[in-house]
Amino acid sequence: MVDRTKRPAEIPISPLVAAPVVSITHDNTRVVATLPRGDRVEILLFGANALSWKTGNGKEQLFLSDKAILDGSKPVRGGIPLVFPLFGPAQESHPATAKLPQHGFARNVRWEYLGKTSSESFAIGKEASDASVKIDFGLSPTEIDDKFKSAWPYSFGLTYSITLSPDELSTSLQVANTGTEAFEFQTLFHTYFATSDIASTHVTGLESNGFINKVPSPKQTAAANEPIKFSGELDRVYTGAEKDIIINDNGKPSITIKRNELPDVVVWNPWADKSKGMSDFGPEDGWKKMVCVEAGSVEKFSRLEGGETWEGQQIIKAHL
Ligand SMILES: O=P(O)(O)OC[C@H]1O[C@@H](O)[C@H](O)[C@@H](O)[C@@H]1O
Repeated sequence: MVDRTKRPAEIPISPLVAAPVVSITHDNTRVVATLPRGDRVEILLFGANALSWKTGNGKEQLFLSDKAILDGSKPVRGGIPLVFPLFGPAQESHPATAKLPQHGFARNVRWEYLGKTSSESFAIGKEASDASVKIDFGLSPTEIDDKFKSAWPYSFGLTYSITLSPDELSTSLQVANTGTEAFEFQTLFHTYFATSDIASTHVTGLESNGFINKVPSPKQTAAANEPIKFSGELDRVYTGAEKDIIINDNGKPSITIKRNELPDVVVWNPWADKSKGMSDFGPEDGWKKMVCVEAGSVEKFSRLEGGETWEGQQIIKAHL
């Protein structure tokens, strides 16, 4: 008799293992993407503000104030706020943006989640750990309040793409002038990086660049020819920066920032007194645990003719 309880030896039994996949969850307020190896990014629709980016080892790479307001009543203190179409306070010398709030309106409005446009690549021979995902958000005049519309009455379309890859996050903003009238804009990724101690943090890559030193009042300053170290409030706009920027934490590179079409870099730490004056900044000594290194195009206004598009991108690599 044939024993039907036994399988022929030549047919291997493969265990049923679910293939790891990229997971995307979203609700009315947030989108969360997770890679098979654990990298994770969480984005609030208000401001399309990334709140958290964890690398595969579980380490949080962004700083988010524990008093940040996340209900849409004010911009988020931390993560990656988006600055558009104005950097800093409005200036009478630039009438087209003179009625906008500090850093523009993009961080003050709810963006539309457009979905994931590319996903994990389980190509034959590729490990699941190579998977990456790109998620897109959109903003057009229909999404912004009347007060912003009348302050900046142009036809535009913004597409903000966040790509999460192993130990890497890319953010890219595409600005389209969908009308016929030209407009001018500034933009910046106002990234708050987590660092273990600001006193032993230094930033390299900007040594040979001149900068506008905003503290105590804006002053054009010559290149310092040395890495940036922190021993008090620091608020500088470096212009025409060509090299990659490296944040060093305790003497070791922790983050590298590469940029496309973003010639300026703002470096900011509010230190004790200024952060104490910010009602949404916490914990009280949180300024020791953060450094803002903000890739943007802010020294001048960029002009976009009707029908034209512009795109700027930063690629942030975490060193583990
Ligand atoms: O408090 P806000 O509007 O988010 O701005 C924070 C900081 O943003 C930085 O980019 C500016 O250089 C600083 O001057 C400013 O204080």
